[in-house]
Amino acid sequence: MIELKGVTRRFGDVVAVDNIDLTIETGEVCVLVGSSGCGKSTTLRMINRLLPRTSGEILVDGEDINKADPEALRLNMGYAIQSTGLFPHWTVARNIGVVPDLLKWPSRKRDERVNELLTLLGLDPATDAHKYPHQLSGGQAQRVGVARALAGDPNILLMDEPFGALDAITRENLQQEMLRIQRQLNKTTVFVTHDIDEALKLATRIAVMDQGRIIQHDTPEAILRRPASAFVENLIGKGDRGLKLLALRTVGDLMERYPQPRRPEPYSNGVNEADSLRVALSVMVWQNSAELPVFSEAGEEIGTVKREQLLQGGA
Ligand SMILES: Nc1ncnc2c1ncn2[C@@H]1O[C@H](COP(=O)(O)OP(=O)(O)OP(=O)(O)O)[C@@H](O)[C@H]1O
Repeated sequence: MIELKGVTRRFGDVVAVDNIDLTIETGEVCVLVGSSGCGKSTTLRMINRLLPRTSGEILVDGEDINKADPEALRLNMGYAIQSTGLFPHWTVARNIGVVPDLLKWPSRKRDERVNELLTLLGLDPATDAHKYPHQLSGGQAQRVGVARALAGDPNILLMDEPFGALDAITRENLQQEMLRIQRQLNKTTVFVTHDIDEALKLATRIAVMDQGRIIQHDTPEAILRRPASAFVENLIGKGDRGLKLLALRTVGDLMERYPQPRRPEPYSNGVNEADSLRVALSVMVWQNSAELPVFSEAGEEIGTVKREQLLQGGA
């Protein structure tokens, strides 16, 4: 658990972070969101002591971080940033292995870990491990940055716009991977973004910041349903609030299931159980259909989802 109590950070006359209180429970993904300059990165960098706070308290599992050895503290906190910060003259494997090396893991354990992470992040241990950063695409470099943050198996992940510089499709893929990794590894994560859709997708709870303050800290659903101020309402975009709510739920939540799975008709177009209700609505509009077959991950037809249900109960 991470607790910030009355934390302030000033740079000269600028109050970058203004007396914030924030509790992030173990295993939670807390996303800090807000416009440029509102204090998100400063907040994150105070948690791993890259920046000292001006006043207040930051506790990790009840211990004040100022009492911990800063190196030991950072080894337990994976840190991924937008520019990746990879060492240009080191191979991908060596870049990922940097924290295991600092932790003095035996080389075999380190190498196994590097291979495991490359696979987890959709990279190929056989071909990618020996490349240098300049031989990677932007998306691959970001993946390596995330792999490096995970390498020492830290309890805490701090991620500062780690997908910021990517095209929409790569970004979407990495978000999906992040959700999958989070389900598998259950790290306590603080994630910074200025993209509200990314925040809604990844967060268990979102902290909306404005001018150094936290103006709302709540679940994605509560932020959409009950924005605390006009600022939050603007941030979420009032007009497509309904679609954003649909994006939070899956087809599996609303579908009608058959008693037995069926073999799908050839060429039948439907949605997957894990797709969002927003995707289902989009497919219905596109195909002008009132009902869609739903498929399991294994490709069996397991039920249907109806437009009427979606309009009445989806959001
Ligand atoms: N090293 C510094 N020296 C002086 N002012 C700083 C420094 N770092 C940040 N600031 C100021 O503190 C405020 C908060 O900056 P911060 O980087 O935390 O914002 P942010 O929300 O992460 O913004 P962005 O999304 O643009 O990265 C800004 O006004 C910024 O100019």
